[in-house]
Amino acid sequence: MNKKILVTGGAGLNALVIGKHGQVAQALLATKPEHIQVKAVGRQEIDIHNIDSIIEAVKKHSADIVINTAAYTHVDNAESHPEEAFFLNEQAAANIAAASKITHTRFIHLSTDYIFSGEKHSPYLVTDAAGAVNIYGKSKLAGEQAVLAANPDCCIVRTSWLYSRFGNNFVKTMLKLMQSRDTLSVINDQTACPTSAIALGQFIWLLSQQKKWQQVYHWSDTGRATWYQFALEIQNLAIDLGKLTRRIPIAPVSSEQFPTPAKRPKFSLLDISVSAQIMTPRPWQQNLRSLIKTL
Ligand SMILES: NC(=O)C1=CN([C@@H]2O[C@H](COP(=O)(O)OP(=O)(O)OC[C@H]3O[C@@H](n4cnc5c(N)ncnc54)[C@H](OP(=O)(O)O)[C@@H]3O)[C@@H](O)[C@H]2O)C=CC1
Ligand SMILES: Cc1cn([C@H]2C[C@H](O)[C@@H](COP(=O)(O)OP(=O)(O)O[C@H]3O[C@@H](C)C(=O)[C@@H](O)[C@H]3O)O2)c(=O)[nH]c1=O
Repeated sequence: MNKKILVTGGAGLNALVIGKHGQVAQALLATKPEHIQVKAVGRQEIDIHNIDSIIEAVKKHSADIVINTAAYTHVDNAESHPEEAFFLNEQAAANIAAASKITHTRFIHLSTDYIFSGEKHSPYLVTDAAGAVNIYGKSKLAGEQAVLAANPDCCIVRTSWLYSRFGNNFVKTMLKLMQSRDTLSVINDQTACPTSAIALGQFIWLLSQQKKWQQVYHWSDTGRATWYQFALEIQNLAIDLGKLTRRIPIAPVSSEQFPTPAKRPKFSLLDISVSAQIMTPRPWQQNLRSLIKTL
């Protein structure tokens, strides 16, 4: 039996995080427990299109666990750059899974609520059928399938609508627009749960110390929102916390009234009941307040 699969308690655990400069990688670095050693690598240090390069990095850092956060995440641009999206989200992910299998290293791969079609009206279970409606979602779904085929012992964590002080995200976009515009229109017919990347980071570290994994987990904050409701709360909290000096009108609009290159699922709330046994999730409004306080 592979002794690394028995790693528990985190003592002496070496983690290799791929995708160093991204939002989730930065959140993982910010939430790293003291007893876990982490090496984060980006394009300069690793070529994820080359299995040997990944194996070399795993060996160099004596990694017990690899966490892949590298991805093509620009949802609208993916529509016009499908090859790049699939190259990164499917092929590179499969390479990392294959390298983890060869080196007997545990592997956590990040995925998204956008693998779902959005036709359901209740939270998506990990066992629900997928059916992405845009190229990003299709490439991430292909990535999940390729990763599981290459290493069935790995673990996929799907999450949704991430926000944090790191990278680009909806909260940062809205705060900028709220400072520079006199009005905003925001889509009110797409629903999911905004999720703190910091809370996700904490969840992933706890998951990394679990003896046994399911193949797929869902993680988000608790509650639900449309992008419009999310934007309203961002503005309310930012005014309340002294980060914005004026309130601008925000109009709720339909997806048809705010056309984007990529179609997005109308409903992609994730059922997080299994993950909630590993870590207690918090309401998204609470986590959002904590973030906005620090900006
Ligand atoms: N952001 C969100 O709202 C959500 C994200 N997810 C998933 O979470 C994961 C992490 O997302 P997030 O951190 O937000 O994404 P980001 O776009 O912030 O980060 C992705 C990272 O991937 C890196 N990367 C791209 N190509 C390569 C490459 N060839 N080699 C090494 N690194 C590369 C990028 O590097 P560089 O900075 O150099 O371009 C970037 O740092 C992804 O799997 C995403 O699908 C899931 C749900 C929601
Ligand atoms: C800027 C803006 C956006 N929108 C809408 C467009 C879109 O439907 C929605 C969110 O737009 P964004 O481009 O910020 O977010 P988007 O790229 O769709 O976010 C997604 O990213 C990927 C990586 C994921 O995996 C998903 O979980 C999700 O977080 O808000 C408005 O309605 N008004 C606006 O002024």
